[in-house]
Amino acid sequence: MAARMAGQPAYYSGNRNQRTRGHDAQSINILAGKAVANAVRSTLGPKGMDKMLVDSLGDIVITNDGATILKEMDIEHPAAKMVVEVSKTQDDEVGDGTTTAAVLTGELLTKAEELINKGVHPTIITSGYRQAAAKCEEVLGTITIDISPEDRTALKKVASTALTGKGEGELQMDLLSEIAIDAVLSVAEKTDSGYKVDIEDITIEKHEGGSIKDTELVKGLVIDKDRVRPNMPQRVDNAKIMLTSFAIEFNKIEKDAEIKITSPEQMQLFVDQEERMIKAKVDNIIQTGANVVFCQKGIDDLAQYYLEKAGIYACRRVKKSDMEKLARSTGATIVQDDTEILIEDLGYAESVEERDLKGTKMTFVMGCKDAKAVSLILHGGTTHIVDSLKRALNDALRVVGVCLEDGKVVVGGGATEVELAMRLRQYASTLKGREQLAVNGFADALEVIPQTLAENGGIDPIDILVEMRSQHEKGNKRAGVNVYTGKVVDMWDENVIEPLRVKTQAINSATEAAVMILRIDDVVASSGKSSAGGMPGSDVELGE
Ligand SMILES: Nc1ncnc2c1ncn2[C@@H]1O[C@H](COP(=O)(O)OP(=O)(O)O)[C@@H](O)[C@H]1O
Ligand SMILES: [Mg+2]
Repeated sequence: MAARMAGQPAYYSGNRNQRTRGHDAQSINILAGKAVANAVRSTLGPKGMDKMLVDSLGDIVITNDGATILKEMDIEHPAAKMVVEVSKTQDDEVGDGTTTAAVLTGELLTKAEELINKGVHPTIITSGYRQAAAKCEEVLGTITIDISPEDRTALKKVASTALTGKGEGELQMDLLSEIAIDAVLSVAEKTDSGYKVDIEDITIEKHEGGSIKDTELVKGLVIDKDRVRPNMPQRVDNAKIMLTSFAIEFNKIEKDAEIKITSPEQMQLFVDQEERMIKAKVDNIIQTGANVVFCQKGIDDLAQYYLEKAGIYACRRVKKSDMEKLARSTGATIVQDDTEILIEDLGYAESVEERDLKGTKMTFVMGCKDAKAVSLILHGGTTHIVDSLKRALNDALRVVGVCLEDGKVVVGGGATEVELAMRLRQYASTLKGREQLAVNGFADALEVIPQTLAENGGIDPIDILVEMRSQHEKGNKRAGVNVYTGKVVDMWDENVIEPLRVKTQAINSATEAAVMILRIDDVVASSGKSSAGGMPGSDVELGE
C-alpha cells in the first residue's frame, strides 16, 4: 500500500527519518491506542483495582482514577496520546467517566481493526462510527430519566455512585455525598433556565491529621495561612479586607546600586528614610480603614510592627489562586501598586479569624460579601489518604454539579451501554452497505463496559452479557450488573445512577479519538517544527 489513500490525512511524527505508511501506520497506531486503554481497564468500576504510580523521584500516587493514571504515565506515541487526551477532556468537561472513555476508545479501535482485517475500508468504519454515535445520542434522549434539582435523594445516589470503589472515599460515602451536595448547593446559582454551578467556587483544603470523619464544609473561605504576628487580633468582625499583590517592605535596592555611607549620621539618615518609606506604605493601607490585609508577597518586620500597632490582621505570602478567590468572594480589588490604594479596593466579610485545625493555623474568612464561596476541609491520616479523598470528592462534586445543571441521569452498571448496543443493532439492520458492519462493531464495543465491570468483579463476563442482553430484549432497560453479587438486576433499584452528560461525553469523545486515529495512514517525520517530544492534537493535519 504505497500510495496514500484518497482523503486520508497524514500524520507527522516527531521522530526524524522515520516514515510508516498505510496499513502499517494504521495497525501501529491502533496498537498504541489499545495499549493505553488496556492500562486502565482493570481499574474500571467498584471492584476495579488501584494502580501505584511511581515517578522518577520515587514519589508515589495510588489511585484508580483513569485521568490521573494516564496523566502520570510517560506516554510517547502520538496515537496513544490521543487516548490520554480523551480521558483528559472527559475530566475537564464532566469530571467523571474518565476510565470509561479511555476503555471505550480502545475497544472501538479493536473492533475497527477486526473490520479492517476483513477488508472493510477505514473510511467506511469512521463514517459508520459517526452514525452510531449520533444514534446513541438520540437513543440516550429516550432512556434518560429526569430528576428534579431539588431531589436530594437522587443527587445523593449520583454522588454515591461516583464515590463507589474510590477507596477512602467509599468508606465514608454517606457523609461525603451529603457534604458534596451541600457544597454544590451553596455555590449553585439559580438562573431563568435552571442552575449554574461553578465548581471553582468550592475550595478544597487538604489537611493531614484527624480522620476522614472530621471532613467539614465551611461556608466561607479557608486560607492556609496564619496571621504574621501573634499580637495581631485573632478575630476581626466586620472585616474590611485589603488584598495586595505588592510586598509590604522597603523597596529592595537594585543589585548593582552602591551606597556610600561615610559617617554614622548618614547611616542613621538612611535607616530613618527606610523606616519612613515603610511607614508611608502602611499608612496608605491604614487610611483606607482596612482592618485585614492579605498580601501575596512578603511583609517585613517593620511593616508587621506598624500593622500590628494599627490592630490589623495580616497574612503574607498568600497563594495567587487564593488571592483571586478572596477577591471574587469579598468583592475586593487586588491592589498592584502601593501608591494607588483606594477605599473602593476594599472587600468585605462578616469575620476573619485564625483557627487552629489540629495543629495547623489557618485563616477563616466567613460571611463573605458574595456568600457563594465555600471550602471543604478534608482530613485524613496520611498524604495518600487526603489526596485520594480529594480525587474522590472532586468526582462527586462534579457529578452533582452536572446533575443540578442538566437534571438528567441514566442508570449505570453497564445497563445503558447494553441498551444502546441493542438499539444500535436494530438500527444497523436498517442500513444498507458495509456501514452496517461498522455500526454493529460500535455496538459490540459499547459492551466492553459491562464486560469489564464483571471481569473486574471476578464474574464471568460472557454469562453476564448474555443474561443482560436477554433482559434488555424483554424490555428491562435498566438491567445491569451488580458486581458484588454477580446478578443482573435493575440498576435504578440498586441506586447506581450517573449524569447523562457523563455518558454522552464519553461516547462522543471516544468516537472522535477513534475516528482520528483510524483516519491516519501515514506517519512521517516532520522537519522538526513541531514541539519537542511528539505532539498531541495540534500537529495533526486534518485537511482532506
Ligand atoms: N454499585 C455499582 N454496581 C455496578 N456498577 C457500578 C456501581 N457503581 C458504579 N458502577 C459503574 O462503574 C463505572 C465507573 O467506574 P469508575 O471506576 O468510576 O470509572 P470512570 O473513571 O469511568 O468513572 C460506571 O460504568 C458505573 O456505572
Ligand atoms: Mg467514576
